[in-house]
Amino acid sequence: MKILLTEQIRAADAYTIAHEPIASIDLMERAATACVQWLTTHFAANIGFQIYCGMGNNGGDGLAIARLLLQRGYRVKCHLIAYRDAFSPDCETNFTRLQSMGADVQTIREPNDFQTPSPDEVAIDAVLGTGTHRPADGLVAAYIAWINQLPNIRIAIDLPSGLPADGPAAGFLTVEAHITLTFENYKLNLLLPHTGKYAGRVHVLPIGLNRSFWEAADTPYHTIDEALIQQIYRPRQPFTHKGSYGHAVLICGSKGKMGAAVLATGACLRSGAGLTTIGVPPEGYAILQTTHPEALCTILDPVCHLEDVLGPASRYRGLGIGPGLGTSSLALHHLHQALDWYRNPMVLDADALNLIAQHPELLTRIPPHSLLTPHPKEFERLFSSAKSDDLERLNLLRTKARELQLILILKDHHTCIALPDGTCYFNTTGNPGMATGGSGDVLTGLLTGLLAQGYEPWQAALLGVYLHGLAGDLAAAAHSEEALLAGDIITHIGKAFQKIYQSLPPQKRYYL
Ligand SMILES: NC(=O)C1=CN([C@@H]2O[C@H](COP(=O)(O)OP(=O)(O)OC[C@H]3O[C@@H](n4cnc5c(N)ncnc54)[C@H](OP(=O)(O)O)[C@@H]3O)[C@@H](O)[C@H]2O)[C@H](O)CC1
Ligand SMILES: [K+]
Repeated sequence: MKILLTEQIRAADAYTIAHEPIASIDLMERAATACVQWLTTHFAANIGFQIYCGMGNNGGDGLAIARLLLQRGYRVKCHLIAYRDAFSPDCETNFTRLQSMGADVQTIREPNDFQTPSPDEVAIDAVLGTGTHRPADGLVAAYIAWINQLPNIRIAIDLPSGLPADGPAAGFLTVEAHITLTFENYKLNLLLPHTGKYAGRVHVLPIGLNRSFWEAADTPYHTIDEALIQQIYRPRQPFTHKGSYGHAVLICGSKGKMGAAVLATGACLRSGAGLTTIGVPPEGYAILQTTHPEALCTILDPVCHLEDVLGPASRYRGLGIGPGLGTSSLALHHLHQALDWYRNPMVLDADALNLIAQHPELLTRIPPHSLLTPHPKEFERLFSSAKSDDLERLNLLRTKARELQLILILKDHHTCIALPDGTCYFNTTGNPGMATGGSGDVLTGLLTGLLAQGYEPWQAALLGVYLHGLAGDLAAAAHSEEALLAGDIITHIGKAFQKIYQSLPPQKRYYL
């Protein structure tokens, strides 16, 4: 789904109001109803809410939420942060509606007016949303500093107040939310690490903005959602055999790092590849044969040529190189060989990327549309000009993907996939439990296995990253985020496939 930028969101809003048609106050009511639906599903009726509202439309949402919660019997106290004189029209309407119910709304005009709530109450932050375009100051800044030091759970409406939806945010004082309920789709700054961290766990609430406007909007940014995955994923067909699903080859592992090879192989096998061959150093042979009897195993010694030990490259439809490979001269030799021998899109990860960072001339030898999976540190090593500023890094990612005609997969909380055509896809599955050793090796195996099955490289990238996160989510549900191991992700790949399959429309569900 497209990620719209601030001006486009405003235009989508206006277009929906004009073409649905729906009055803007009713669109606000829809947004507030979606929030209240979520809140009442997650909080029992004995929970009290403290709702902090601004004077624009974000505040209007807050006032409408207060009214709807009161109607459902919740205890609600509403506060108006009077940071300016005038209400927006819809905010004013909701202010009047709330007052006409006899609700008590406290007007806060200065920092001394803040009243400390009981710690067990839920604080709702509806002061600023997508209208934010400058750093908070005065009363708004005082509110943000005050609410951030409360022990209460903080739930932001649309955006944590103070955070612009997109664009630079360095130095912007921002509410540190535990949960953000955002409308229609993620805003760009919710997906980037330095700004997204203020949002806590994000839940996207659809409010029915006009689809045709959304589809026509021009933006390079997208989220990977279920609908997109349903278009990419291909269920297996009858009368097929292992040859139909391709032969994957992995070049991974070194002494002391064979675990990475084991994990990549396990994920490749679970991806659905017809055959998986793993090339390992002599000391890894027994390990791989024991852990993965389903895989073929070949020893790569210092003098071997890949053509001699693995046969013609045309035998394989996907190659993955890097996990646990090390950065020795032997590893470099294997990387050189792989780049000479295999001329189709491949997956390069971990030590393969570190070797390329040390030998940048190799970058131009990577087959076009190959998948590179750096984490931020590896990305920085690869492109030394990489800055820690999120937007600069995102621009560099897109520029390099276009310039080198590669698929760059920047691994993070929301992994970002930059395609050679300049588009950019953020993943929405996955959880902090996956920030653990071996998780990246699993992704490499999955991506290689999907390439082997004939998915186009961009499809393998989107489906692989989404599946990886989904399997991680299922694993976290089974084991907790803390106890999640990379191996648990592999164990749950099957369930993740099933979940995608079950989400397909009935006419695409060929087997039961
Ligand atoms: N389509 C949707 O997604 C819908 C969104 N809704 C909600 O509406 C807000 C956006 O409302 P808007 O009125 O445009 O903006 P805000 O409420 O975020 O801000 C109001 C004004 O505050 C001023 N501003 C901006 N930055 C600051 C700041 N740092 N400190 C103080 N004040 C600030 C600015 O006014 P200026 O006069 O200064 O330009 C803002 O305009 C969206 O987030 C949703 O919550 C609707 O409910 C309908 C559907
Ligand atoms: K807010």
